[in-house]
Amino acid sequence: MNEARPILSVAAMRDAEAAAPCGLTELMERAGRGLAEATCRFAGPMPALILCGPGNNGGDGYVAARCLAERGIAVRVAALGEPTSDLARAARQHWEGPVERVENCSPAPVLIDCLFGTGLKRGLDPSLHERLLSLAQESHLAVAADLPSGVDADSGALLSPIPDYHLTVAFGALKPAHRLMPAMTQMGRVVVANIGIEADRRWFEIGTPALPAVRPDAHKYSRGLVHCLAGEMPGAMALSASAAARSGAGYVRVSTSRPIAGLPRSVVEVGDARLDDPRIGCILVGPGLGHLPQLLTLALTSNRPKVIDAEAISLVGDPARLRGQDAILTPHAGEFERLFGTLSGSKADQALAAAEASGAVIVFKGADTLVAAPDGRLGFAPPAPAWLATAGTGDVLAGMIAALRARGMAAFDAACAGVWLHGRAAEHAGPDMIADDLLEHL
Ligand SMILES: NC(=O)C1=CN([C@@H]2O[C@H](COP(=O)(O)OP(=O)(O)OC[C@H]3O[C@@H](n4cnc5c(N)ncnc54)[C@H](O)[C@@H]3O)[C@@H](O)[C@H]2O)[C@@H](O)CC1
Ligand SMILES: Nc1ncnc2c1ncn2[C@@H]1O[C@H](COP(=O)(O)OP(=O)(O)O)[C@@H](O)[C@H]1O
Ligand SMILES: [K+]
Repeated sequence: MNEARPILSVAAMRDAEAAAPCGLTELMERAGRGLAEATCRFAGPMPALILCGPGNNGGDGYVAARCLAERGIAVRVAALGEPTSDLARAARQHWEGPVERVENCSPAPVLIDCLFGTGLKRGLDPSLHERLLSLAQESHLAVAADLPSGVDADSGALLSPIPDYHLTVAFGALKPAHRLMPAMTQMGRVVVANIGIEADRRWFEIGTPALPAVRPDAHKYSRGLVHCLAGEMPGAMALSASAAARSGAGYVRVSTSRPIAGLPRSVVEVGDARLDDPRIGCILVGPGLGHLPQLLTLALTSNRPKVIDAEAISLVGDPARLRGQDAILTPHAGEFERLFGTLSGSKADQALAAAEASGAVIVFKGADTLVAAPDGRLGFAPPAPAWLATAGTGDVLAGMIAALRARGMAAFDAACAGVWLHGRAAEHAGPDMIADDLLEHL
């Protein structure tokens, strides 16, 4: 299993930097060196122009300039003015080359943006962001130091327009914006330069999951029984149940009032729904539910773990109804808002608030899927292909998570693993996939 990469908010990053035993000057030295190293590996020996802002992001730029020059690379520096922080002033003093003005410097094949990082307070002035866009357009490769200048590090919002970068070098740890829309799509390849800080790991990028092994003495019930409650449009549940079966559940059962086309023969259809069966590892309700709120009510009478998806989410009504339910919810933005209302803050803040209000694990889907636990853990999905935006892929995800939960994974871990596997399955399935095709790649 790959170690999950920590993700730090601006405040958490400041704390981690302040606690670093090596001190802030050495952190900046490591950040600048890491930026130079990553740029060299990516761009080779092409001439570079470094844009330095007034704060410590600019300081990193002066350090990187020195490191690139030591490597024999033709590097120029252009600044907005004199540095305003002590750390950046010191870094500036160690740069022995000339410093041009950002307003009138000429472009270079490699543009390195060290204007602003986590300290950005508002959008760049129009003349400055236009200058940044045009210098990037005239370069072959654009590299962002820590973050593209214009991005709010905590929310991923664009406070002013940014160019498309080819490489973003995050210092010490990823920040939320590296994995949140809309900023994440304009950063190119994102690498983390290790600067030796100790990072809190409650927020992290979801990594390769460790799935429970099939025990030699396994039987179908011990491998996990998923019980699905089919609704008015059973095709959706056919996708979910198939996904559950292909995600390692030992037994998948669907209660339905009429036969369902397209189910694997190994999935069992039953008429009645006995949800007090202690062998049930996870109940799944929601896909294709239609207007059958009684099925949600039925699911909520059971003490078994459950995945609540699609229409069933909107039918919950009051998040507090989910307390003590051992539930995983998988809303997209519309379903999220119908249940939780309009919450303030970033998508990360909203996901955590929803988990706290409901006591459930929340899989807040989208191009930037998040998995939030009531205890404050937050998993950010690595980027998944946009061709997942097609009908039925959410049904597949719900079935996958239900199977992993039934296999004995804890709710939060099952949700993170399902999200990760779903994204990789889509990569394998390719751009012309439909939701049904994902099943062949689970
Ligand atoms: N604090 C540390 O120990 C370290 C910080 N590092 C770097 O420092 C960065 C954060 O540095 P800072 O906190 O100094 O912040 P920044 O360098 O991101 O920018 C802050 C400065 O820009 C000004 N500013 C903000 N938004 C502006 C706007 N739209 N237009 C004009 N001026 C604006 C602020 O008033 C402040 O002077 C990180 O992203 C990272 O690159 C790294 O060197 C690692 C160590
Ligand atoms: N642009 C995108 N990039 C990556 N993943 C996406 C994108 N759009 C949607 N997805 C993913 O596709 C799935 C869609 O689920 P959902 O909205 O419930 O659709 P449906 O109800 O049709 O199954 C979710 O897992 C979501 O995270
Ligand atoms: K930057």
